[in-house]
Amino acid sequence: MTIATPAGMEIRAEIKPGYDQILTPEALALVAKLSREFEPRRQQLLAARAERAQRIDAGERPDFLPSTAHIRAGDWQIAPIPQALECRRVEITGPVERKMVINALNSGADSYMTDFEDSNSPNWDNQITGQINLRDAVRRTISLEQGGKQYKLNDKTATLVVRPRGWHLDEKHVLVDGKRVSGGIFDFALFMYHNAKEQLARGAGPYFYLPKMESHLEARLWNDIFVTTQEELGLPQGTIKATVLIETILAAFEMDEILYELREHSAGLNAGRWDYIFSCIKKFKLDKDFCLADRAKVTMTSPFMRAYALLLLKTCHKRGAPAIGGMSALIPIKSDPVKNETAVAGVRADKARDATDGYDGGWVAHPGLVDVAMEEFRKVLGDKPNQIDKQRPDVQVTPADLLDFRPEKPITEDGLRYNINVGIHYLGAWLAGNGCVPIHNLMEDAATAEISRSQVWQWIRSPKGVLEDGRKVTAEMVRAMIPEELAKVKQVAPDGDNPSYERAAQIFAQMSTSDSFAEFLTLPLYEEI
Ligand SMILES: CC(=O)SCCNC(=O)CCNC(=O)[C@H](O)C(C)(C)COP(=O)(O)OP(=O)(O)OC[C@H]1O[C@@H](n2cnc3c(N)ncnc32)[C@H](O)[C@@H]1OP(=O)(O)O
Ligand SMILES: O=CC(=O)O
Ligand SMILES: [Mg+2]
Repeated sequence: MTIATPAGMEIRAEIKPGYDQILTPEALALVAKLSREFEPRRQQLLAARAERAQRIDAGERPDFLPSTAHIRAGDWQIAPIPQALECRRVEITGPVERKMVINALNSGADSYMTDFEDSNSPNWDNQITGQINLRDAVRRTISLEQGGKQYKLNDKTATLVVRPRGWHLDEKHVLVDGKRVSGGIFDFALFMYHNAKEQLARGAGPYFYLPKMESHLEARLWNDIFVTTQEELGLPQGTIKATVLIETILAAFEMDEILYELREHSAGLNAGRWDYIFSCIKKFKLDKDFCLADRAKVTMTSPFMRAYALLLLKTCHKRGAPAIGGMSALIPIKSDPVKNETAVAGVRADKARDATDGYDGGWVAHPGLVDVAMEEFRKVLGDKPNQIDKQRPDVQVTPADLLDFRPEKPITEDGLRYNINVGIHYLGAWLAGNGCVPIHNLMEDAATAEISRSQVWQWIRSPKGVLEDGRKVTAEMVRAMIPEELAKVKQVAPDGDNPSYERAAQIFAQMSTSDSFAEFLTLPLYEEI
């Protein structure tokens, strides 16, 4: 099938039946307009990221910005939150797959973040069928028959929030004036064109989660895109609302500024813990003093994570903004009631800590965890939709607190093998089209897998990358473990005979042992799908 594209736009992918209803001339015209207007700024901001990374590699340490001290000191609040976003005690998340979209909307959660990012493998079909699924979900016509079950929406469903791809990702199948468009702009523009008015007519609105930003200037870019899109679609300014994930160490130093940039469009901040840990490893990978312990030992109560979580909460509530907690990677374990109880207790403790600290809600990975999380927030909030009125003047967080990277020990052979195993398993699933996978009874997505592969790279290079039995982690040690872990992965993965796992092992070996550090694992992987 062929479709008409705006002048200067080229689509290098198959247009399957139904795709033409998403890739309409008007929707593509919005993609082209936003690309032409904003792509140069995206490229400048990505270049600025690379320059900053070089300075950090050379020893510079982040601090609160002197140039924006007036914003931090100023007395301002974000615009009022729409009613549909007032109560977000439990937010379920998941990829834009049809069955999961229906299950998540029906899960009993207050809101549902549907994901083109960490939990999605961004192949062409996933991106476009995802848009089809969301169009049908917004209009409540979505249904499915699968495995002898009928899926359709309940009368009451969660509020829909969409996470487009981050600034680093392109949509390689769509070119404007010969250049790839931004994945984030592509996802955002198609969703807005097809759904914003319909959502408003149904009492909600176009709501987004914005991932992986590193500075308030990146938030300003999103804000300017919102303003232009609202003009183009004839929507009142301030209609779009966006929650920013604070999931990079550099953004943690600019939380006030990010809220300020988006103040007419803000729906608060979220503590995206997994990418945050990854970002810390990535930014300080060359620092001889930086070296985190086994992945399992780095938790929300680790000193640097605790400082970040409390600063986020305090900053949001001071500005009248919701503070939303992140996700425990624990998921229900159907095969083992005892282990299941431990996993559920872990989620319960995670939500209890967030609710008690003052968070207004938190994420869950699975419908089976909605009630548990809801109960913990209800215990603290009662019937209140949120606790934005809870101020935390007692919280004082310094740059040194945010950079207090402990624990450093233990680093174990089990922890090293775990990282290699998860890395290969996740990469293999991603190449095969699945961006979120249960591995060793935990939710694994692009953010958790980034921690695994970057720890291996860093342990090889850091003088502190020493196993507790005294052996230094080396490239040779990792290379020897890779085939052993690949064999284990192939045994347990449901599609273990898929050649994508062999390829994943090759990519993992290359990425973890090469001198250069890949900025995101999804960048080289994307060229393979
Ligand atoms: C770092 C971050 O960015 S966190 C945000 C990104 N991560 C996520 O969103 C996690 C999303 N979660 C998931 O993808 C899944 O829960 C997994 C992969 C972790 C586990 O999946 P599975 O092992 O297949 O779960 P399980 O078999 O228990 O599923 C049971 C049912 O729940 C459904 N389900 C599970 N998770 C979800 C979800 N997040 N949303 C909607 N439905 C879900 C399944 O589709 C299945 O439905 P069915 O009974 O109708 O067939
Ligand atoms: O996107 C969430 C995260 O933890 O990363
Ligand atoms: Mg993330």
